This record gives sequence, C-alpha cells and structure tokens, in this order.
Amino acid sequence: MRPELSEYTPIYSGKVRELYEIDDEHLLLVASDRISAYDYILDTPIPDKGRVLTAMSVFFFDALGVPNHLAGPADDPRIPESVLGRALVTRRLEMVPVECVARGYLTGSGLKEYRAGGEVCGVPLPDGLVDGSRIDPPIFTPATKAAVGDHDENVSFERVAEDVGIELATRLRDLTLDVYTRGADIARERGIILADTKFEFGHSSDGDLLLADEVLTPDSSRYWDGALYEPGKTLPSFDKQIVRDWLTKESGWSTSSDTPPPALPAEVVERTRARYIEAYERISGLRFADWPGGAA
Ligand SMILES: N#Cc1c(N)ncnc1-c1cnn(Cc2cccc(F)c2)c1
Repeated sequence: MRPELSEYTPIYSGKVRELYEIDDEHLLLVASDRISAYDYILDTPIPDKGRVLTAMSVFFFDALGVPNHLAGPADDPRIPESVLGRALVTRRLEMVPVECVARGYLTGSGLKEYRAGGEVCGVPLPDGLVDGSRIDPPIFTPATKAAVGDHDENVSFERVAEDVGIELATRLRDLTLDVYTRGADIARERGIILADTKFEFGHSSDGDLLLADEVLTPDSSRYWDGALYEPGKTLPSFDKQIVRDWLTKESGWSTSSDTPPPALPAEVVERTRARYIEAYERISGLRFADWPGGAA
C-alpha cells in the first residue's frame, strides 16, 4: 500500500515542480504536467509531461553513471500512486548555491552577453559568432539562483570561486562540462542537439558531491531538432515550439500583451505531448509505454 502525498510535508513549490520531505534523509521530487512559455505558467497542462521528464532524468542518471541524489527506483514504494512515474525519492543534500550551466551552442542570455562584449560569463569567444553558433569545446557559464519569478544572473567562474572556493568551483565546472558533453553526444547520435543545460549539485551528509535535481530534461535544457540546425537561424525548441507558435501566430495573443496567454486547444496539447514522448524515446531508445504510472 503506497502512502498518500498528503502524508509528506511540502517544502518547495516551483513553477512546474514540487519538493516534499519524506523523512530527515529523503525528499520526494515531483514533476507536474504544467508547461511554461514566455515566463508564464500556462493554464493548460500537458498530460504525461511530468512522467516523460522524470523518465528522461532517470535515463541520464543511469546512462551517465555520475554519483547522484537518487535514493530509489521510479516505482519506489514510498512514491504515492497519485504521482507515480512523475516523482523520485532522493537523498536530502546540502545544495550548492550555483546554477551550473554548460553551453555547446550560442543562444539566449549567452548570445546577448556575447553581442554586448564578445564573452559569456567572462569566457572570451571568437569574433563573428551568430545565434546558434557551435561553441566547441563547450563552456561553463554559471549563474546565481534567482528568487522565484526572477531570471538567474550569469556570473564568472572567478565569482563562483569566491563564493564556494576554488576547489569546489573547479570540480563543479569539470563535472558540468563532462556530463553535458556526454549527454550531448548521446542526443546527437539520435539526431537531437542539446544546445545547453543547467545542473544542480549538493553535498551528502558524508560530504560527497552529488548530481541533483533534474538532469538533461527539456525543462533544464535547450533541445533542437538536428535536422533543422543552421547557425544563424533561430532554432525552434524541440518541445515548446508548437505551443510558442500557436500562442504568437494563431491565438491572437502577443508576448507584448499584458494579459496571460489563453488556454491551449486540444490539438496543440496532444502534439506537444507527442513531442515530449518522441524526445524521450529517440534519446533513450526505450518505450514510454513501459514507464510507471499514467492512465490506470
Ligand atoms: N534535487 C534536489 C535537492 C536535494 N536532493 N536535496 C536538497 N534540496 C534539493 C533541492 C532544493 N531545491 N531544489 C530545486 C527543486 C527541485 C525540484 C522541485 C522543486 F520544487 C525544487 C532541489
């Protein structure tokens, strides 16, 4: 008999995820079906989004073999039936207050910084790069965790070293670039570009540095369709472009509108759900139908 979610103490609620306390040593990390676009949490959920992203994290935790915070399998008996498949039992860590970002392609806030000064987080880049340019080797572009609703602030490696010490900063950078590179290689072999990603790390009570949070999901990363890749052409998001295009080209809503986006039509919801499942099945080589939880 599985416990009820109400038996656990909620300790954090993010835009699309929640964190609960199971006991002194363990947390329950829950991924919702909520989707964000243009800094809004949309009214319409995407069925199975939470389960697909949880499955992707577990695939990469297993595939990359990096010491991590997972404390049980996807069907751990401590996981309530109501969130089975979209929740994981983790060890409670002392989180390192750094958003560990790796970029293998120039876009987003990195492109903005580059255009302003030819560098990203203090890392100089060659002249002449454009949106979508490959950055090879990938670069470590950390950020400080923003308050809820704010954007993270990009900072230099030197600032991270001031905050957490040079030894830990160096380990964070090396681990971030190594895990990103191996994850990007796995995705690229399947025709999907992992442009950038954000990791979080924490220390266990034994003092071990462990990879935490979600790993290489479409919510913590930018995924592009490799078949569409062209430097200089703004690349559509593999998972969110269907929603973005409907909102800005068909719904009558605009990003400059001061009203929240409208509800999504069923057809957009279903196509988006299919994109998440496609990304998971292509990258992992596994069938989403075999993942726990879902419609009884
Ligand atoms: N992972 C992890 C973790 C851990 N293993 N131990 C202690 N704290 C955290 C922790 C704290 N904030 N977050 C972000 C986060 C993740 C998921 C859902 C949310 F609502 C918020 C993660």
